[in-house]
Amino acid sequence: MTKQKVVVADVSMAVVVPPELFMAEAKKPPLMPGGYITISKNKLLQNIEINGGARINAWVESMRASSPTSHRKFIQDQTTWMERHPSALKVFDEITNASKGKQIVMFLDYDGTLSPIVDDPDRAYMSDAMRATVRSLAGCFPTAIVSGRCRDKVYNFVKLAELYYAGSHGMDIRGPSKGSKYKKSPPSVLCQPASEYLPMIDEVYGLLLEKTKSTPGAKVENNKFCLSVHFRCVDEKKWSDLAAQVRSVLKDYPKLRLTQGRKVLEIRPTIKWDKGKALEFLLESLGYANCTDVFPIYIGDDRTDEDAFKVLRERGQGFGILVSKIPKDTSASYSLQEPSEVMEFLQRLVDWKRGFW
Ligand SMILES: O=P(O)(O)OC[C@H]1O[C@H](O[C@H]2O[C@H](CO)[C@@H](O)[C@H](O)[C@H]2O)[C@H](O)[C@@H](O)[C@@H]1O
Repeated sequence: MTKQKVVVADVSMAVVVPPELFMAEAKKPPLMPGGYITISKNKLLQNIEINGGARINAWVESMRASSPTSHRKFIQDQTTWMERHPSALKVFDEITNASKGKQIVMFLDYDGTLSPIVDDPDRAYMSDAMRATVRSLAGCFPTAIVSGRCRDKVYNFVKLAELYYAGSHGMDIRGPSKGSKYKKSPPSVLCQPASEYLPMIDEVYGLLLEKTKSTPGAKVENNKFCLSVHFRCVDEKKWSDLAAQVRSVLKDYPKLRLTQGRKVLEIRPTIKWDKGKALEFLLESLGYANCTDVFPIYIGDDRTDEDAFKVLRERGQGFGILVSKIPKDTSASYSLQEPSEVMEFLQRLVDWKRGFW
């Protein structure tokens, strides 16, 4: 069988992928000199997601076939990418100038954005310094946390009552529980578009716990309206077993879909709701639905954040900032490398608003 060479642009790896993995793509990527296709890991994974039954095994196979790409090629990719997605710290004045006369509204992802990625999802703490910065930020601008985690869990990490929280990838939204300048009324659940799925999610959670217990390191997390199956601590040789276990459960639940985040398989309702819809809902709740003088800023590190970046591009309002050290396919305009840079950026916004910058 003919194999095509594919450079996975965001993980500094070259992988040989069976051409059938790309069958679902309307437009195949152009062939580069040397017979390579440069494709981002995101696109590769999206494609695998779209393709039929063997998709997860195919993905595992493609990862196994990986080998390091040249350092020089990686540096070139990195430089080009940084030109297209400059550091939000370097273009800070440009950003604040664009927001003049408009109401900034802040949207922050949690894992990988406010807290560093760690092996144990239950120990993904944010630092006290980050918490203090987010608290100051919320004193300056309406601020929301938008996370794949269940709302209660992310609240327990952030512990700031003056924020909006959108948990379960935006499927569970609640306003501030403490009077903020932007919301004085008592806390209320604003939106739970997937509530009818709760019994199904609980059922699948039980089945996944049972099915995956034979895979050492696998962890199933109940995020209320969605589920996460973590494979960060699973031996790579066992990834295909785990993928098969998850698929064997999901085949009986066509109303649930599978997506992928950072070393995590995410299971969620097929409803048309995502972090982008949550962003729009929150803007509406804050009274900015049809305003031209609003400037939303969304900061996130994961594929699910792309839905929100896209909404901002489509609205032509504000912008997205991707947190990443490596080039990725993204609709975000700017980049930051890691949570410590996110904190610096947020603190600068606070200082600017207070007139110190
Ligand atoms: O939308 P987010 O707030 O970014 O949530 C996405 C997932 O984040 C968590 O998993 C990720 O972070 C863990 C802790 O650093 C890490 O161990 C894991 O590998 C990452 O995928 C969370 O545990 C998941 O439930 C969320 O779906």
